[in-house]
Amino acid sequence: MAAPILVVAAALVDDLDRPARLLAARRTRPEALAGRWEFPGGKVDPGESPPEALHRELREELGVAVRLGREVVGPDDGCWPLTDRYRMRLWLGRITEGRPEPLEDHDVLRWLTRAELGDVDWIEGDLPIVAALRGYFPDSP
Ligand SMILES: Nc1nc2c([nH]c(=O)n2[C@H]2C[C@H](O)[C@@H](COP(=O)(O)OP(=O)(O)OP(=O)(O)O)O2)c(=O)[nH]1
Repeated sequence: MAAPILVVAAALVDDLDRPARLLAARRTRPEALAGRWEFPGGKVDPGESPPEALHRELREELGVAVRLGREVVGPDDGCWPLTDRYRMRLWLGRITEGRPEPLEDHDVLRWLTRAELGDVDWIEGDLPIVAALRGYFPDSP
């Protein structure tokens, strides 16, 4: 089987140390994923480092510049398995320039509190990541 393709994404939060809100984005394509929610990001292009790819994707998709924080390390060599084809690395991030807009690939963005994390229909593979991120929100049940 071919090696899985690396996707990079950001858990954009309002505060890297004490997050109260996380940005979720609703996909418009492909049809199988349209309407499902995800972390903004995308595939790493040849010659790009994962953080370079992530900065590019966030600029293209949301029109923002970000400061990346710590990596949310997954169970599979640091990656989060998504499907047979894709695995993902994910970093916390805080917007430093711009106001996020659904410029491409998404039609709605939502800032979710910890209590609201389960209110959107996340892509299946993202559910373990969402569960892990709950632990990053301080002082909440
Ligand atoms: N960006 C992102 N992709 C995810 C997440 N969860 C998940 O299963 N995926 C899947 C959906 C896609 O099949 C794949 C990433 O592809 P993508 O469509 O975001 O990548 P891209 O922007 O480079 O796409 P393209 O230009 O090549 O069409 O990973 C997630 O949280 N964020």
